[in-house]
Amino acid sequence: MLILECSSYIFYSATIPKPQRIKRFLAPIYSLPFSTSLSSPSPCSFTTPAASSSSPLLSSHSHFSITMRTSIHLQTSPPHLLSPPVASPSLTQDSQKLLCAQHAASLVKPSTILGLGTGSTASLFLEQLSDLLSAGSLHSIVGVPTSLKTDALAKTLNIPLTDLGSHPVLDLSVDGADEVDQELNLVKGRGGSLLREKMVEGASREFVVIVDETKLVPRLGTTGPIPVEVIPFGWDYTIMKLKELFKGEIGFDAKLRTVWDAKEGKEVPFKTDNENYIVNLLFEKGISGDLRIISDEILRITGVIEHGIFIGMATSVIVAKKDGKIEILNKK
Ligand SMILES: O=C[C@H](O)[C@H](O)[C@H](O)COP(=O)(O)O
Repeated sequence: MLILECSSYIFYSATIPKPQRIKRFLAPIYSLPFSTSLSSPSPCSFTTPAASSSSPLLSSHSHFSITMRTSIHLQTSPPHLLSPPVASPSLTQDSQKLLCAQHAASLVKPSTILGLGTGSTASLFLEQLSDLLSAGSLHSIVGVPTSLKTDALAKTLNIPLTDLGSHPVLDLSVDGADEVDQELNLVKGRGGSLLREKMVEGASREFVVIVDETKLVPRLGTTGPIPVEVIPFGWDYTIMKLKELFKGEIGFDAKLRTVWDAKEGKEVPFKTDNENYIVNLLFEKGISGDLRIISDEILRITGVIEHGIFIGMATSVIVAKKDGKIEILNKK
């Protein structure tokens, strides 16, 4: 039997991970053509058909099983190794998201009042949390969802929920972000959930952001729009006011976010959970100037409800890197 030491970050989770999740995480790293009936409880095992195996790690009749939290046991017959383990994995973006989500879940203590973020990374965090709860490694937590989607997902995953009115001070919030700058300011809301996120995360003593390394930027607004939630009434007037505010900013534009409505056969305004619209602020080279001043100026426009710049709110950012390492950035 060969024991392939895996860095412990792969299985931070205090539980034995669910087969589907192991498969999703490992496949991109080792190119394993997992074929399987993946219904097994722990210990779970996967077999790869010898002929179709493209992994340098596996020989004929290779049998791959996961029996522990922090190590992978690779059993071969005959017991020898064909080639050394892959030295530095190049993780896909999805695997990086899972990695930081696992790390964040490992930080949650029993009896935490927890803000539950929205988006693909936050959803992975919720899954991890649910695993810990169902394994009994974590208990007595209660979550405040930051969107209708997260509310629905948390219910599916049996995560107990509460609301801001009942818990106006939260211990911790965990959420993804679209961009993170060097001061840990964020852009959020490209998925449309910025208002509830800002309320819940602003009410948290600690706000931990989980991102893959593509989210780190030198300046906010460089990889995409900065969303602004506006009331539908007079939305085109509000856009005019936003354009006035950024007049002279080279390459600036402000556009209503729309989605395709198959029923209507046309683009219609995207609606937030609060039945509002989103205006995307587009900057050619990112937003420049004092973010606090800019934030106040945007919020002073009457039709604006909130924007997706989160200034000084994150207490730490967990960054998952392509090479499988985790970096923690703390607020100064
Ligand atoms: O509206 C969406 C939220 O602000 C998300 O947290 C953000 O868009 C990051 O999402 P993801 O983890 O899917 O990149």
